[in-house]
Amino acid sequence: MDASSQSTDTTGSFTAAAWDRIAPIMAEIEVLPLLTRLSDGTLPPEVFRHYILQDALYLKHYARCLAIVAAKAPDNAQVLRFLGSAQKAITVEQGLHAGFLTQFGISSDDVTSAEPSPACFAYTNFLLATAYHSSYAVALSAILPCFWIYWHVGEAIKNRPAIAGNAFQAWINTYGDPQFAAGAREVIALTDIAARAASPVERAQMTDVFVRASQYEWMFWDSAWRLETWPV
Ligand SMILES: Cc1ncc(C[n+]2csc(CCO)c2C)c(N)n1
Repeated sequence: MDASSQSTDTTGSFTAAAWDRIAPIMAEIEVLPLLTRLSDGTLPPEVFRHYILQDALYLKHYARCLAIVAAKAPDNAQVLRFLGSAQKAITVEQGLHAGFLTQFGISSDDVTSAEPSPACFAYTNFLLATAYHSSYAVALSAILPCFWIYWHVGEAIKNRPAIAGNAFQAWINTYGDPQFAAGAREVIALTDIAARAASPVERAQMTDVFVRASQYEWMFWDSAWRLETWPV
């Protein structure tokens, strides 16, 4: 995808530099077989089943990260913004999941009893630890790739010709939705505001956690493609 479909108003900003830093990771994400096969509707159902089940676990923790970020926010508007996101992570995203869980024969007991994969476990624990132990700015930077990368991927897939009867169309519609893009843009803008107030040391930490979270986004899809379980 070309740069013009990303937020074009961030030139010279913290987030523009951070996005540049993850260019090699984004290049790898764009060729992930899970995403190309989801896009053309040929993804094996057992792979999507693994992904969506792990994602249900991810969302449970991610919503809590958003609530922690909300608690650390510097003003009421931002507290409300992230509490709203936490609520959406539970209602909207889980609504999407509920449809898929039924479609792919996964019961709520399956979700309750599921063990997180190594990638899911590592990513959610990294996010929770960062949200709890870091400043607002650093915590915000860690949760940003979740929004931004899904926006980017949703946009890229949406721009390919739609495949009739694609079983994964609801996923594509969710992340290709202009409202989702607007939400992601807002978090990007808030991260830039936080970065301007941050010290150089804190800004370096912001970059580190942004890159780490982006690596985990790649690992999350890759691990689902490999139907990853614990090796021992
Ligand atoms: C591994 C993984 N990373 C990102 C998302 C996308 N996502 C999950 S919650 C949320 C914010 C509120 O909707 C967003 C953008 C996902 N589903 N799974």
